[in-house]
Amino acid sequence: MNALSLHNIDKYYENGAHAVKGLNLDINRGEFIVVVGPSGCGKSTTLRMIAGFEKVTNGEIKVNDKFVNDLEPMKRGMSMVFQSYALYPYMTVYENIAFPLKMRNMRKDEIKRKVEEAAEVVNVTPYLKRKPGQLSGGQRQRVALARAMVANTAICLMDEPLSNLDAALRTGMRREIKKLHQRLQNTIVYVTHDQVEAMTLGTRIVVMKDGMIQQIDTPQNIYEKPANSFVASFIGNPQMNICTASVIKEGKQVKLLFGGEDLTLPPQTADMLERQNYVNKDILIGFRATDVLYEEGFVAEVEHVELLGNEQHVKANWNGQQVSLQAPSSMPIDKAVSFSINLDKLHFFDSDTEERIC
Ligand SMILES: Nc1ncnc2c1ncn2[C@@H]1O[C@H](COP(=O)(O)OP(=O)(O)OP(=O)(O)O)[C@@H](O)[C@H]1O
Repeated sequence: MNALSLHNIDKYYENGAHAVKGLNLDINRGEFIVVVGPSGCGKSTTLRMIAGFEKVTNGEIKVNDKFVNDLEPMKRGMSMVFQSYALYPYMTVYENIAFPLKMRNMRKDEIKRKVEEAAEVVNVTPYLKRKPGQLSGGQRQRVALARAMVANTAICLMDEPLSNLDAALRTGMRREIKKLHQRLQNTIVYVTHDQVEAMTLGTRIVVMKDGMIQQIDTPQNIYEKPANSFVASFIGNPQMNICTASVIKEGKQVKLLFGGEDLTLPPQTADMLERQNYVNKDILIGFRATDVLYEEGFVAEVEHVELLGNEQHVKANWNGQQVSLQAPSSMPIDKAVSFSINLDKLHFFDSDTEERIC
């Protein structure tokens, strides 16, 4: 039985915007699902439909196999953390966190214990007597997290809950959310545009673009086997380099014509490309900035270097295509950089459909 399932979901807003298109997603109990994608791809709309704040135009939402499309938000047994906090302004921080427990008529001493414990985890203990208006954005966001935490619902929905925190706090809170999930084993659906959050938090990641799911998979598979060139370039920092190349055959050997050179491919890859009729065709190849070797090979003109402590990110122009390379900061980088690509780490995509070949 799925904790939550979405089948053939479509959402049209009144202005005609088709925000979510034919979305299918089955979530098991205890999963931490991160929905990630660029601005406007339909992440928040999806979450709001699950919560019941937004009506579904077509399709079915089920919780534990029960149809909930027509159930009001309060009756869906979910808690939600919004980017905009949604705290009650006239209540103190303590009362805000305690609210879901009060609604369940929990004993006062039990409420106190749970509120104090949650406040400690998210670091808002000194502010329990204040009103939300007397807190910074980051503090309010942490209160909202504490409230969702104590509610301890079977399903918790989070919409960019860390967006107002500074980098250090965000890392700390990420760790807390993960620990909390491991302890409570509840089902979380978490929306973000931040691929680092997606990679570090999700047991599975859902990548969306233009209202459609591009891939649902574990963080590792999304990174290592992106389903198409969009996922490949969206996940990972620096972005994966995507370039055009041609597949050719010389004698019995299938090769890649690329950057003015022909490269011999690993036998399995060569077989796969030939079997799928890519010989004499253009394809897209992808390689990560980390999958290059700095040795005699291609030569690219350096455009920009960003030093990040122990590594440096290099943007370079290579035959008119911009490529990102990552190198140890100890490596001297001047006007040009010579590199070769680790051919075992190449990704291949169809140049028309942009779908993964291998
Ligand atoms: N109330 C609304 N009325 C009309 N169109 C809307 C409404 N809310 C969102 N949209 C449109 O629906 C699409 C999806 O929006 P949504 O907020 O779900 O995206 P998102 O991925 O969450 O973006 P962001 O990361 O910027 O929050 C966008 O094109 C947006 O302009």
